[in-house]
Amino acid sequence: MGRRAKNKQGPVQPLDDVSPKKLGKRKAVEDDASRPAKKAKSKDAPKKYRSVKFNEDAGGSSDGWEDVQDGAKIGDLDDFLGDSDDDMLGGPAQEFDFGSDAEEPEEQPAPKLRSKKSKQAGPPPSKIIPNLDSDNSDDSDDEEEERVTRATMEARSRALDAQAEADAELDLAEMQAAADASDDDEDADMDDGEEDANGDIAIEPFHLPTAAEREQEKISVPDVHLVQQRMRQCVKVLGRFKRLARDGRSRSEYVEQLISDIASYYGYNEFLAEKLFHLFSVGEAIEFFEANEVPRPVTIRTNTLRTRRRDLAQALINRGVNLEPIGKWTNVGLQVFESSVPIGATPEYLAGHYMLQAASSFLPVIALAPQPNERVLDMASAPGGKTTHIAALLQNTGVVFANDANKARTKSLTANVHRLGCRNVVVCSYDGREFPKVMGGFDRVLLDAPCSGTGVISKDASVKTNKSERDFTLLSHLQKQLILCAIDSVSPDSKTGGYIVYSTCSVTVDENEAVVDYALRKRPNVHLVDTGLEFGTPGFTRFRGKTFAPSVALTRRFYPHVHNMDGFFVAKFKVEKRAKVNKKQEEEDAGANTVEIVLEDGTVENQQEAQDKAAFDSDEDRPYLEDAKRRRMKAKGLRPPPRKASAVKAAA
Ligand SMILES: C[S@@+](CC[C@H](N)C(=O)[O-])C[C@H]1O[C@@H](n2cnc3c(N)ncnc32)[C@H](O)[C@@H]1O
Repeated sequence: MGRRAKNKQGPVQPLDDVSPKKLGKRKAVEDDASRPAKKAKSKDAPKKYRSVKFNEDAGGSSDGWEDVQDGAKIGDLDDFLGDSDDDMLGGPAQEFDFGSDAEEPEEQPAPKLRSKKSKQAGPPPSKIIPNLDSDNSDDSDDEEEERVTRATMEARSRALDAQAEADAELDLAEMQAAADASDDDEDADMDDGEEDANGDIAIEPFHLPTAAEREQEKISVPDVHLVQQRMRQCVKVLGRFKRLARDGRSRSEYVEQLISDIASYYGYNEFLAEKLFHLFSVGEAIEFFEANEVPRPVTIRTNTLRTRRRDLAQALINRGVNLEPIGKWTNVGLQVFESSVPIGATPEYLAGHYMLQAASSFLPVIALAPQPNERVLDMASAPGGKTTHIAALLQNTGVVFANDANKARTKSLTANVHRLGCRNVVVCSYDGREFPKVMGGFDRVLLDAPCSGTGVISKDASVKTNKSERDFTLLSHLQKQLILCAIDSVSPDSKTGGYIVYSTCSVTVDENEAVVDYALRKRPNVHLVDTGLEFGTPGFTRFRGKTFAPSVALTRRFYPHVHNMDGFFVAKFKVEKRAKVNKKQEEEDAGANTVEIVLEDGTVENQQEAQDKAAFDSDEDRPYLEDAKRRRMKAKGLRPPPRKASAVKAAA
């Protein structure tokens, strides 16, 4: 467990498109008084959270939502002024109205991120659930001021408490500031001990440990303050390397030291710390690791098969739950700030009026955009957060095949399907790689793939230490196999669909862009399309020496430190008709044993090539397929044959 592991909590952050006008002064007061979440960190700070029990039906990693901050909001439905229909949902417009159009929501406030530098191209990402320092309060609104009630006073007092707490905790924010400053001015003429442009005292003389010193440190009790200070210094040096680097040490030596310190400070194994570190610029990496120490907001999804969001909100408010609609991008989500009742055991919960679900879990279903009467496959569906969302968007028409290889997990899936009143769901339990042999011809397929969970570390800290290089290799192979099967299960003849959505709650490139790129290479009849999601940063098209198809930029990444959601990845593919044999070409090539295939987009490929592409990488994948077969046999009580040499090699 790292030094930071006990420092889990930060202030719950409200939703960014709920403007002060929409919330009334209550909201404005809070925004005014609150501080950036990033500063609200200290190892010694007291927790200000209330334990809330809930059922395990959140998507992906389902635990970790136990703590709900004592927020500052006293919910009242009248505070929900205005609401937007969500076109992206692609389903029926919900009968839902939180108020008049008179008060148009203000422009979404710009996110206040300390580090804007990202390795990815494109416009800076917007924080969907912003920090409390979002400057959307309207202090000059005297009329509103007069409407301060007892409730708002309470809210103000709590917000001030939160601020005091935040003020006392500066911690690694300094480090981020250092990185930001360096981003702004890499070549600033600044020597050690001098003041920089911000008036901050620059780095003190800093000695990077030698290899021998590092070895010595490894066997002695770690000095947390030393590690923290050295991280700060390394960040600073890496920001102004030419100026500040010492003793002829290389940049990679500083990076190596920083990663090693990040690993020990936050409690990661060095392999994972390095893997995650390289996804970001230095400053942003620190933000990411910090965000993983803070729980994400508690959110619920209204089950529109049973109720309307407005009615659900009112019912929960009556029970003492403080909540607000999530941003404009969803018309079914509610963010829970505080609850005096266990949010996973209210009568409304038991009656299936809502699902406890991370906001990020809404995204793949929004991208999938199922249409009424369609036939949909949810290939890895337990415990059913996304299945039940799909069923609701289908308005209980059509059919959803909810599959999960893990039979035990289908119990909770079935329970959720019943609780939420989904009458169009068939639960089944196959290895996803057996599709489409089991059944095919779907209008849409969701593959919410099994993954490493590096996007949900704030919920499951065990990921920090229990993932090895081999895990990522195996997962990436499984994901590649599953995605091809998902693609092959979709009917290119679908009148209304023909789409696959691939998602993971992981941020690693191996599990995301690399899988998508593999699918594009193996299945020339699919192409990536826009996810339809309004936010998220584009997927990598190049990463550490690997190059992916340019269209991979259409995929979307979501980060805890940027969007205040679990780390997540979403890609959407369109499947075209696979091939028509070009008869003319066939005749011309007669005897040459080559048949060319014309794809719908007009490109031509050799049939043998197409078949090769359609198969798994035989050499690469065979050992894993054999391994899976052995496991299946063992599970059935059969004795598998001895391993082949290739499988032994791969296992090694
Ligand atoms: C990320 S979870 C799915 C979460 C689910 N979509 C939801 O929203 O509630 C991944 C699931 O994949 C299942 N799984 C793992 N390997 C599989 C395979 N080969 N075929 C099908 N499902 C698999 C796991 O049992 C797990 O339930």
